[in-house]
Amino acid sequence: MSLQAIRFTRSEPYQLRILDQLLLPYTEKYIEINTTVDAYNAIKKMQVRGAPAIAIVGAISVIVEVSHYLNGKFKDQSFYDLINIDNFKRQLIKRLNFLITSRPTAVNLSNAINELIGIINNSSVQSIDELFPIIFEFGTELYDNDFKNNFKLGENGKDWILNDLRNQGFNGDFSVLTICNTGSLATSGYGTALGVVRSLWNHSKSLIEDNNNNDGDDHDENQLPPNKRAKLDTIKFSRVYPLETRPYNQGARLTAYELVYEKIPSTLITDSMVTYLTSTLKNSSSPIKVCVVGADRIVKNGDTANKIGTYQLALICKQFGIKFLVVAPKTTIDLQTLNGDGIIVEQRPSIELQNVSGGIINNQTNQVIRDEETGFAINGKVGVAAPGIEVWNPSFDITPHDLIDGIVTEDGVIVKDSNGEFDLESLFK
Ligand SMILES: CSC[C@H]1O[C@H](OP(=O)(O)O)[C@H](O)[C@@H]1O
Repeated sequence: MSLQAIRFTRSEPYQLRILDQLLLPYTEKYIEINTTVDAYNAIKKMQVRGAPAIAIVGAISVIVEVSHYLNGKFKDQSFYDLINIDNFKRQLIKRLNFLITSRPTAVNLSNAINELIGIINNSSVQSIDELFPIIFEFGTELYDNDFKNNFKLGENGKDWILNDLRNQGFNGDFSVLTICNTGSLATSGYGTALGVVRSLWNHSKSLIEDNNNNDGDDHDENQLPPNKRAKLDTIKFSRVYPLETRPYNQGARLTAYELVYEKIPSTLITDSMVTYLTSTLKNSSSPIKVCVVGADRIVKNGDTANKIGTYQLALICKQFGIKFLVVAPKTTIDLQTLNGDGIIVEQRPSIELQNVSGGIINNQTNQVIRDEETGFAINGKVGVAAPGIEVWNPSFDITPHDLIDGIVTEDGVIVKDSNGEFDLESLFK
């Protein structure tokens, strides 16, 4: 199993490969990205998806395209003028503006590519050879910063959740809800909201270890020094419930794949089970106490675009007094857009709701059927909607900021002020 959505060879000959997520969880197949048009197509089809991941693939596809071009790798070299640097910049920027249109809602891609366009426009280089290192540094820095920030996101979210539960006077095990895929398959690694789950699980494992080590002691917790008593903290994450996330099933296909890989206790549910599960677990030994979700665009007042189904998840959390956290790097924040009304929500093709894709199952064994030579799963599609029915298929919805308890970033967790407002500008001062 591989959890590396993006593989980039950083020395000549540069190679960008992405894990084709449309084939997961049954087949791990990497496909090469050699141009910005390859990147556009892979992002549009959602072979690679997840707001941070598509920005990284977009930025690195520019490195590979320009490098291949300089080395004469393309049969048709007509799309660039190798002689005149101004012409070259103009042609490159035209291709970058096309790349941005692949998925309009996730701001990470447009933030990254527009920043790169600004750098190209403002550079005073007089040759493509001088421009290439600038493009290379931008793409690799975006990739490396994302990974570094994701671990901070995970730890910041974990600490906030444990402190909040402690302040509520909660004790014991708790469970977590999450939607879509926000893990290693949506980023450079570790993840955003699923990164918080990873950090919570690592914390739980350390508690279990400590408690096992202490089990031999005959101790009265109150006799223990405070630092030792903290070790016996009884607030412990015990299970995550990922939603399958119709219609593209990023939860069932991708998040479940990551959770099984990392052996994190998890139970897959359908999107329609959230309310009944939450009420059923309310007085259980591990009630649901927090929901962590990713983001595709967080605008100035904190309204957040995320996978379709997030808004109703936030409403359910409000109803049950469950904390609702948006987890995202600062590259997902759009201060230019004032509120959710200004967000363009991507409409996906109807067939993505009318059909379900996956590995063909052998009815006798209930196992996926595999090609004997390649071992790859035989994939297929089944229709699940009545022919002729009209379809509405928005890829995202907008959760109003008043339903959001906190926005977890690499620089800390932002909560609302006494007026119920988020001050996201403070993150950039
Ligand atoms: C850290 S991924 C952020 C965000 O992107 C996903 O959308 P998609 O699978 O359509 O690319 C989902 O909304 C995640 O929460």
